[in-house]
Amino acid sequence: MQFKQDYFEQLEGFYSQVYPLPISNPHWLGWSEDAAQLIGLQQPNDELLMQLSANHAAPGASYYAQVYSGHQFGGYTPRLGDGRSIILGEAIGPNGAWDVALKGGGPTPYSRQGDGRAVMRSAVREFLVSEALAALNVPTSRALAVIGSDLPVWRESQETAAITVRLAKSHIRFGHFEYFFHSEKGDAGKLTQLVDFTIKQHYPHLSTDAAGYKQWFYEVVKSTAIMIAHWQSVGFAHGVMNTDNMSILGDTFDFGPFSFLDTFKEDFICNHSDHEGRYAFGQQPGVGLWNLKRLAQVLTPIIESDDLIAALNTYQDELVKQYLLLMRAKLGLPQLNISANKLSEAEQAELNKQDLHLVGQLTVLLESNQLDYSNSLRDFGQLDPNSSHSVLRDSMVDLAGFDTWYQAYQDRMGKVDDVNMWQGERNGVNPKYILRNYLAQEAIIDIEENGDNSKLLQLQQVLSRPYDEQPEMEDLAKRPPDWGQGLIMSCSS
Ligand SMILES: Nc1ncnc2c1ncn2[C@@H]1O[C@H](COP(=O)(O)OP(=O)(O)OP(=O)(O)O)[C@@H](O)[C@H]1O
Ligand SMILES: [Mg+2]
Repeated sequence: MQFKQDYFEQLEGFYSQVYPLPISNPHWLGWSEDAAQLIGLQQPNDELLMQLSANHAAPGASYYAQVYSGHQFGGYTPRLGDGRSIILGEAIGPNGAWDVALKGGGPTPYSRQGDGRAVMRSAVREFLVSEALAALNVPTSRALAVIGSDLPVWRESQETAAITVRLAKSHIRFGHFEYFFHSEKGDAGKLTQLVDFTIKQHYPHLSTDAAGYKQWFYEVVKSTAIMIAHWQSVGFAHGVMNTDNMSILGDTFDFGPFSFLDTFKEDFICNHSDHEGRYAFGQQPGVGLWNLKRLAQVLTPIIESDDLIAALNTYQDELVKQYLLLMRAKLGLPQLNISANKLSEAEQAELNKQDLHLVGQLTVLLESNQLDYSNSLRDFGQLDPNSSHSVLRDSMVDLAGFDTWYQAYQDRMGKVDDVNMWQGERNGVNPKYILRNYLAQEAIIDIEENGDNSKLLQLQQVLSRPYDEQPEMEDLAKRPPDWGQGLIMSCSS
């Protein structure tokens, strides 16, 4: 790994330098070749294992933990910071640099009561889902590797520690800006320094002046909206959308009790401790905006309130636009191509409304018929939209409801010329394989009980090609068995 140290060198006072503590008997549990390529690595090797398990120093690394705060479940915590994630620096890759962090690398000045560690089950889940989301084209932080150990850690019972090696284009969160707004008591110097750094590193097309700041916030709103549209389209519930878990770049970040939907349920709550359903699946778009508002509030020293509000007002349209783009592709509905169709703005708005309704009615049907979200969408790859008989109908209980929906769908579709091609396109956007909680759980149990990571490796392989038919892996595309239905993960990690 070849590092540069921009954050470390340019943002003194925005972190604490801290060395990770080794984990004993380190071993690779998982390694992502795709992620490795991002930073110019190929195969894992023993020396790298020693470095990433903190047993050897990594040449060129400057180990540090960043300081930030954040709104957690609606309440403001004035100081959080990396309590268990230690950053080595920005590793230079063929297409840009990626922060390399050891999540679970040991205590830091921000650990509060925590031990600075991550348990194997949570490290494995983060590893698997980072790479699975990337394969689904969802903007996300990545995971280079997950490293197991025999270091005991205590949660509800004794478990073993592991480290996820996280790659992120940036670790800057909404919470960073909140921290430097509140802690500096009206002095905008550090806040401005952080915004300038963010813009220079990640928005090089923007200037670091009033016009640039304003444009930057529009882009933050947009990338957040796009990220959440992706979540809704693939049925991903994040579970802990606190502002300290919102990346400033709109990448999915911090994987705890997350879950993909099995059976579609708008109100699905994946987080054990989220008693009120604040972060329920269907709440995510609204929470994204709420979080952006917290960010806007602390940017008032450098961006006019009217501009911040105007940018926030674009959020819903951006989200709907992206969601419709993704869902039209999934259902095979024609995209609106303004120049080709010569649609007026009013006609476009009307079509958007109708299509959103069509998608909404489908999810209502999936929910009332208790159908699996991903598998139902995958069925579109076998649908002949020209035929009055639909394969989707076979799994419905409410046939009348479905027939009404299908009629509206066919009316909107018109005639499809090349059904084979149309079906192929559907299979290219509706995954056959997703990281279902029960699958991750089976892989974890095999490691826990037998020290065997082969299920993890198999799952990782399958999920790296989520749209491909992989006939020998058919079982991994099935709905969960009874024990794995609606599995809710413990919050301890
Ligand atoms: N075991 C732990 N030891 C020390 N600090 C912890 C531990 N677990 C969580 N924290 C800290 O508590 C806060 C909230 O935790 P949260 O679960 O959102 O983040 P995380 O999963 O630890 O890390 P990240 O957000 O970097 O992915 C963060 O400041 C985090 O560093
Ligand atoms: Mg976090």
